[in-house]
Amino acid sequence: MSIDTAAGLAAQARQQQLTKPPGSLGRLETLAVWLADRLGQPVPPRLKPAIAVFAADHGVAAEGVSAFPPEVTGQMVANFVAGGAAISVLAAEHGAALTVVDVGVAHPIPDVPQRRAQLISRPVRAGTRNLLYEPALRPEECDAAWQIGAAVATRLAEDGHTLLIGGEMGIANTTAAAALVCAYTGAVPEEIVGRGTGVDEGAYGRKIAVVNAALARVRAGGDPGPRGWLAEVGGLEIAALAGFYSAAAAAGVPVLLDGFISTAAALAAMRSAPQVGRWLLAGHVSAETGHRRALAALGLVPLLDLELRLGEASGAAVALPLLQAALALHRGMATFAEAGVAAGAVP
Ligand SMILES: Cc1cc2ncn([C@H]3O[C@H](COP(=O)(O)O)[C@@H](O)[C@H]3O)c2cc1C
Ligand SMILES: O=C(O)c1cccnc1
Repeated sequence: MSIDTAAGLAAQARQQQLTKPPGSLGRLETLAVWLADRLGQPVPPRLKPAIAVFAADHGVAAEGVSAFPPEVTGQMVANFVAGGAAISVLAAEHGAALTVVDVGVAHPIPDVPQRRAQLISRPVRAGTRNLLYEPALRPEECDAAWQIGAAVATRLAEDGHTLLIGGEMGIANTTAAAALVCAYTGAVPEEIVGRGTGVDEGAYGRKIAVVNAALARVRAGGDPGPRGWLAEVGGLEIAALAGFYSAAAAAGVPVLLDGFISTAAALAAMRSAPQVGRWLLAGHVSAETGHRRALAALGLVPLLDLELRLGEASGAAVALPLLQAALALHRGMATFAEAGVAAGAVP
């Protein structure tokens, strides 16, 4: 967590003067300093968070790698917009704007009479091709999804949001994310592939075999590079998230990462442009097998471990109040001088 701006250094000095033993608020202190540094303000105001959930389908669902059918992707998009999904509830609870973006849902999205979140419809194609047999996306499709995610982040930054959270919905996307994490970290599928929505032993075995075969298929043609891997074994919502994180970093807005799939997208963004890493925080570590390894590859330590395995940005949303608390303490606590409390010996 490098702190290198004047604002960050001033925030660090302020933390030493607040009425508490230095360091006693642990990671809440380093979080406040990190945010001050990234926001360029020694004492930042309350964060104005925005959440964007990107949704798309996956051709690899045909291999029986999820416990749920692909129709659920579109049905959940309707649920996000109607206010009934976990992320709908958490966004409302924590005062975060929620935007849902269809970048490639293959099945119908049911009508929602009363919309509680904005729905942006930008399908690049009706889901990916099956990554087991062929590139999931053509490079231009992957770029189009990336650009859509980037445009959403740029708009949210322009609207004054000071923290961006990305989420995803896409049946079978833990298979695509696992393949990406293996490609970017060099880990083997057995270390990374998890149970996703809760697949049984048979589907779990198939998932590992599918990821192994997809990696072998791509590697036979040489290393395609970070964007090449994203097109070969990724997904439209994953590419959109990678673009979203890249544009947030370019706009100078901090990002709070969610779970396994979000982290795979962040790895794609950082492997494409290492400076993106400076803007990332990890909200939680998911129960999905490979998440810890993916976070470690980004050099991130998660704030929470609640054994969540949902996605949708839910883990990041649950961690959001910790960031607000860190900043409230940083802003609101009295200094030793202000409170007339004797400071300890300077170490
Ligand atoms: C009702 C429902 C709501 C969800 N919200 C997120 N996911 C999560 O599960 C999916 C990934 O798991 P897999 O690779 O096993 O399909 C993604 O859509 C992810 O966001 C959901 C899944 C379901 C079924
Ligand atoms: O960690 C995640 O993002 C996750 C894990 C399981 C299923 N869906 C998402």
